[in-house]
Amino acid sequence: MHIAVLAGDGIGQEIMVEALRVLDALGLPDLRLDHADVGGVAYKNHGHPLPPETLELVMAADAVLFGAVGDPECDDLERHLRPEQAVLGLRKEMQTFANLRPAKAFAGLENLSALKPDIAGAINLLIFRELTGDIYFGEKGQRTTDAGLREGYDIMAYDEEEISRIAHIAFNAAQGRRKKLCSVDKANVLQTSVLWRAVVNEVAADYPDVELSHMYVDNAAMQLVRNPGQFDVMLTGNIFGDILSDQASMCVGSIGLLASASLGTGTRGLYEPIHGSAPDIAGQGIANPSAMILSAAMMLRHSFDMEEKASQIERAVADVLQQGILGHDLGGRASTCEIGDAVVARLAS
Ligand SMILES: NC(=O)C1=CN([C@@H]2O[C@H](COP(=O)(O)OP(=O)(O)OC[C@H]3O[C@@H](n4cnc5c(N)ncnc54)[C@H](O)[C@@H]3O)[C@@H](O)[C@H]2O)C=CC1
Ligand SMILES: CC(C)CC(=O)C(=O)O
Ligand SMILES: [Mg+2]
Repeated sequence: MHIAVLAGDGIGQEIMVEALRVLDALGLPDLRLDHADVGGVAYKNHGHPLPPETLELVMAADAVLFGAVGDPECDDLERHLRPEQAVLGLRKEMQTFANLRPAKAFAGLENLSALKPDIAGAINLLIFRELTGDIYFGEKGQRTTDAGLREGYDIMAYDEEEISRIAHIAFNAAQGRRKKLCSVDKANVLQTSVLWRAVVNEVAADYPDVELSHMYVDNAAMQLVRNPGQFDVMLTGNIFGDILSDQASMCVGSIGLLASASLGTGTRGLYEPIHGSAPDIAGQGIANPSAMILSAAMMLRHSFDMEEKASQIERAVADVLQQGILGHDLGGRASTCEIGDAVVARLAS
């Protein structure tokens, strides 16, 4: 098991320590961890947010554990040198076009949600976010209009292959769940979405047992708060999935709880929490490491076929929450390290 460990910036460093302690506690055989710089720290040490040596390590590894990138000190750099370009570059280089972001209520902890407990308790959804296309990767820039005004532009585009390959993966997943798939778009306004909807309908023909619905993204944002229990699999593009998954995290309880797996065609994957580097709390030892720890669990499941070990970690995290060991994001006082300690202790018991 060769894992590239890219902790990155801000709380990425702090939460990665805890995820690695959890992996260590499992006593995995043949575990090889190789660390490398990424993001702002890589820019400062090597002059680039995704240095060639980091990329080389990633491409040689079986899986990548990724913390977060983003550093306010780098916000004014040219776009290609910004820390965020590292995670976009990694996703593109690894061709991890399918980003799985599960959001599930923790039993007995419905009161942690920003929603009313009975609404929050029904959450059990899986967002499939397309990850290597859309407006994040289209042509972009700034120019001057004929009227002499500064203008920024970002092209949103999807081709049919990009849509169908993630749709197949999402329909497949729906077959193993409650057999409901809601595709989220903005087909009342965007041509990209008109094609998205048409291709999803075509792919649906191969999965007659899955109930397909379509929803505009603005309605989906509202429905996630009104009645998140209606969703099983949500399939959407890069920018909509980015936004809706942050929202889903607060429906569960905190952005510090939601993990993700980014997959391509093989078993190699990129595993990261859905949140960023949280510069507002970095260095204070109060970040919730659960999302990072749960991302490591997703890595064991998807890249190494270790379902039992993955479930063990997930149960340990749920138990620790149920014990009332809560981080500051959930109104508690447990530090990053104390949460890691508790998960490790739970695994040992
Ligand atoms: N995949 C990545 O590496 C991502 C990077 N970013 C970058 O991260 C930086 C900060 O971005 P923001 O918009 O502030 O988003 P963010 O997700 O880093 O933080 C948003 C809010 O949630 C809190 N938060 C996030 N994770 C937490 C955790 N584990 N425990 C407790 N509280 C947590 C933060 O303290 C902050 O108040 C920016 O540079 C941004 O570009 C943002 C999202 C994803
Ligand atoms: C750099 C951003 C696109 C990362 C992000 O917000 C995400 O993947 O959730
Ligand atoms: Mg995001």
